[in-house]
Amino acid sequence: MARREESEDRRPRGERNRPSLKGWEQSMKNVRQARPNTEDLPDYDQPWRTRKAELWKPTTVDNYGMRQAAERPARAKAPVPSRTQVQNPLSDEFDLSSRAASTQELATEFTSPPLMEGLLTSVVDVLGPHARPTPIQALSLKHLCTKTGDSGEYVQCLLASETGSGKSMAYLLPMLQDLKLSELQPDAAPAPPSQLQLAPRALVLSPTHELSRQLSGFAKALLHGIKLRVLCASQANLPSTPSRNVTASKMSKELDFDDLLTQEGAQRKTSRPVDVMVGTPAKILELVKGRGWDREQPNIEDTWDKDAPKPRKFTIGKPEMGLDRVEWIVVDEADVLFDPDFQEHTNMILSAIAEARGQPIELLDEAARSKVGPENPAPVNYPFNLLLSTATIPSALAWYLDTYHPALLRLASPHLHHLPKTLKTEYVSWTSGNRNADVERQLRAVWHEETHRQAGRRSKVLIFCNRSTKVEDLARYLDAKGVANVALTSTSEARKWGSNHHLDGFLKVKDQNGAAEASSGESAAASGGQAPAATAPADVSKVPHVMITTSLLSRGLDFSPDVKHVFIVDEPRNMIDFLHRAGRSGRAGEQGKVVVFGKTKGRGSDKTKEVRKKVRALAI
Ligand SMILES: Nc1ncnc2c1ncn2[C@@H]1O[C@H](COP(=O)(O)OP(=O)(O)OP(=O)(O)O)[C@@H](O)[C@H]1O
Repeated sequence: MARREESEDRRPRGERNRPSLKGWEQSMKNVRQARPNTEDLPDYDQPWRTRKAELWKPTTVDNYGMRQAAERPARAKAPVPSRTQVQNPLSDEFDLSSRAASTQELATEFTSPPLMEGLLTSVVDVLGPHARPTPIQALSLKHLCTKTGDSGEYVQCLLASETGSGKSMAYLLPMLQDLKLSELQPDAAPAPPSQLQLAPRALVLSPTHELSRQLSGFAKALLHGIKLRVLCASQANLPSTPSRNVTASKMSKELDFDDLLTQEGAQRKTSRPVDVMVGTPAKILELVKGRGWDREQPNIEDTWDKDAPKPRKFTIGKPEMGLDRVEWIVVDEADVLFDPDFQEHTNMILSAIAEARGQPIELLDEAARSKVGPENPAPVNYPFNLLLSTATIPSALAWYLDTYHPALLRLASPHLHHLPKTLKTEYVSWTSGNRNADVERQLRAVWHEETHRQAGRRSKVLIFCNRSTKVEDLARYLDAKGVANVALTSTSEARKWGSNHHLDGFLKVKDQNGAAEASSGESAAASGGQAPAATAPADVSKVPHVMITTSLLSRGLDFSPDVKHVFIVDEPRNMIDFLHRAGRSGRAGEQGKVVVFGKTKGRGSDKTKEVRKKVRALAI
């Protein structure tokens, strides 16, 4: 056999030890034939696995190197660039195999149909008469809003697009429309009476209560025309002490308006139950399983000191929300809610709904779980509509979806995994002195420039640090220098109340010039209740123009159009984090700037250079 091979190799004897190029040539020919035209790329709404198989891999160095060698065998020793030289610096964090759905033949206006009249009116009220659908909204209108309410098939879909591109509306519109349509079906059977007072038909899960509040407010604004009801399951609507377990009644009092008098003085009795519940997975589980369900009871027998006071057992609250009527579930910030920290709670809710709807999901045991993967998927088919929304698809989420939801419809915008086009990046080098002073100098430079450009208006600045201690340190420094600010960490007192007043004070209050004014909440406190003169630019020593936080507020929150600048003071832990932090500005087509601080010279500057390289790749 060896002799036969030898005789077939017709190259000169000295060349025979080199690998034959025949194989390469043939494989490259195959690859070229297999490569589809870019116009022919399949729609993104096909199942991912099929799409992946159909797509030709992007030209990597390896492929390029092969072709060069194959075409010019005489230059076999020509240097082949190493993989690290041109490999996309983001490929180890993001799943870059995802491709945008075809944006051809997509709606360029919000119209009815596909939207129902009432919903269209609300969209115009919220966004203005000239608003056009963003690519992800146009995809959602095409693929999801055509569902008729009685089709009987469940939608399972991932909506992926860059930060500030309107994903909230992209998932809310099809969901709200379908809820209303199924209610309007003439032969729709009345929903079986639920045992519990709260029995929503849709759940929206989000990672923080700040985002839950903002989303429920946004959903409410869309519901005026179609009269559905939304409720936020945040701390502010729940009992604050274990002994005062009045969640459902308190909620109904506050939000069902049962006992409120109308302006005419007549008692208004609204029997409309809650249709959409928005909350964090932990809060939703608390409503479903009862307050304290996950707390471990103290083991009284284990107390070794017989005279010591016995630890008190606590009572687990009663379940207050039923899941049997849930038809839709939205997982916002899906990459967070399916990451190891949240995954258990998220999946617990999904399987609890399936069980409540009488179609329990078979859970895999440890051994079976270790065997599954994208090559050996274990599809989970939930008996409800499932929408996932995300601005980033990390490799871990891609693996999870390929394994458990291989047939998921995937809609992605062309600009996914990039910074918004309207967001500019600027780099600021630390001086060798106090870094807090560098930040203050940069803040004043921003406002100085705006004083000339914006006739006295000063925009708000959001500063991201990596640690809570750093947040507090910078806040103290800026306070001392006369820059009023709001510092927010996961343990901040302001968060415990479950409202969003700590954000409202920073963002929503404006003076007659349009500049922020302190008149309520934290702003008022910071200004000592004194409103600045209407014509003068808002005084940054009195009105907080700066919010300092960690990644806590980097997810999903919409600060537009108030926040024009984002400062990234500490090196981002990864590019996913960077994308979300930077994406709090430059939203919905507004101009914005992200200022990245770093060391540009000497020891430690390598890290900054690496960050720059990656940020450049994001900005393409
Ligand atoms: N079609 C549109 N035209 C103009 N503005 C829009 C449009 N759709 C949404 N917006 C506005 O864009 C802003 C950002 O929307 P949204 O918060 O839904 O973005 P997102 O994609 O969910 O961002 P993130 O990834 O950060 O969560 C909001 O203020 C919203 O009102």
